[in-house]
Amino acid sequence: MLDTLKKLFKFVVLNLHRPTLPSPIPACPSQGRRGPDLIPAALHARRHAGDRKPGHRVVITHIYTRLRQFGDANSPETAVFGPREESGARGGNSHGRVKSAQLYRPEKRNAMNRAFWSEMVECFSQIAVDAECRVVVVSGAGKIFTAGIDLMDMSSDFIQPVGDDSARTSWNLRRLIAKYQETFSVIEKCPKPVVVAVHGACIGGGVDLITACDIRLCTQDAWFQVKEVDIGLAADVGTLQRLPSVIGSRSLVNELALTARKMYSDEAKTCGLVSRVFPDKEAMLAGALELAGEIAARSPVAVQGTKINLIYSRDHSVADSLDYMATWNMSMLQTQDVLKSAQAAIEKKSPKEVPFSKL
Ligand SMILES: CCC/C=C/C=C/C(=O)SCCNC(=O)CCNC(=O)[C@H](O)C(C)(C)COP(=O)(O)OP(=O)(O)OC[C@H]1O[C@@H](n2cnc3c(N)ncnc32)[C@H](O)[C@@H]1OP(=O)(O)O
Repeated sequence: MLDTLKKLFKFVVLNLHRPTLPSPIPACPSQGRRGPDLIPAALHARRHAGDRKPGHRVVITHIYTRLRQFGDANSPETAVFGPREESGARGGNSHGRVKSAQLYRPEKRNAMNRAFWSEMVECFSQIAVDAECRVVVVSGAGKIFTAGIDLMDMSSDFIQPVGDDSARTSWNLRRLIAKYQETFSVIEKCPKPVVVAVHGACIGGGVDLITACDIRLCTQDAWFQVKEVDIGLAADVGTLQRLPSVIGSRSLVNELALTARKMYSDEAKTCGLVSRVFPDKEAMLAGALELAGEIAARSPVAVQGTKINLIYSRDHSVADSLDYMATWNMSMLQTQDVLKSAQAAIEKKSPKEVPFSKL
């Protein structure tokens, strides 16, 4: 099947909207200009490679990816993997504190189609302002976590970008890439910690997604692949920007991103991409929910302030980060949560017994 997919992708690359393209191959707009190339010559050449070949039409099918929020009472998974059971068991009053989002397009290996790229933004924008929610668990339905970008649904956007001239085409393409970057940046911008649980394959866009999450878990059978070079792209929606600080070794990041080799769970654990490896998906989801429950039981002022300051310090100097922290806590230290937590500690109570207000 993969062969068919590759053939189809090549077919799209070579033939999409072919009749509208001028022939012979037009000059690459980036050639002979100063400054960074918005359209690299190689991409331009590939885009026009089929200009002189016989024409074909490709129908790109639109198939839905669904992000399922498990808080939905109609979700069949709620009973086994929902926030009510999990948080109720641990937090007493913690209904709705742990929200779960699932990439739900199992028959297509959770390939990220158009619907996915916007639903992620909607989903995390809602979660960000949901005062009940304190932690999010992201997982994938079916055989694997995700096969990455939907090669059939998405390729036309990038292979045949629109615009009246090269400046406008580049402008549109830049805006499009920035939009797709936001799909994963929303995870990082969401103040609630996000735990991601990976089973089976995590390919291409999947690595972009998980590097924007706060805690990564996987199953023994999981593997990770920065696949973009294999489809002719420099990964552009987060992996190259976030993976170096996740793993630490730039040499390893370079190796993975330049060769697209698979990294299996044992190496993912050793290099720090994931913090825990579980024997199977069931154990991993139970572990993810337990971890989420631990986080959800603590002061949301403390937890969300911790996430925001950790991300800030990743991107700034120690001096700047300390300054930011001082400004942050000059208001946040005034929370009633400090007093409540300190009192619980003196009374040798668990934070889980403390009723913190919503945030
Ligand atoms: C938009 C901003 C920029 C983002 C860039 C992101 C880039 C990337 O993500 S690069 C990575 C692209 N992905 C791939 O190259 C993976 C391709 N798929 C596979 O290698 C295999 O499908 C996989 C190993 C994931 C699973 O193999 P398995 O044998 O379990 O399943 P299959 O029979 O191959 O597939 C089942 C059906 O799923 C469809 N499918 C799988 N992957 C994709 C995909 N990436 N895009 C679209 N559709 C996919 C596949 O066509 C099968 O459908 P059907 O034939 O209708 O049953």
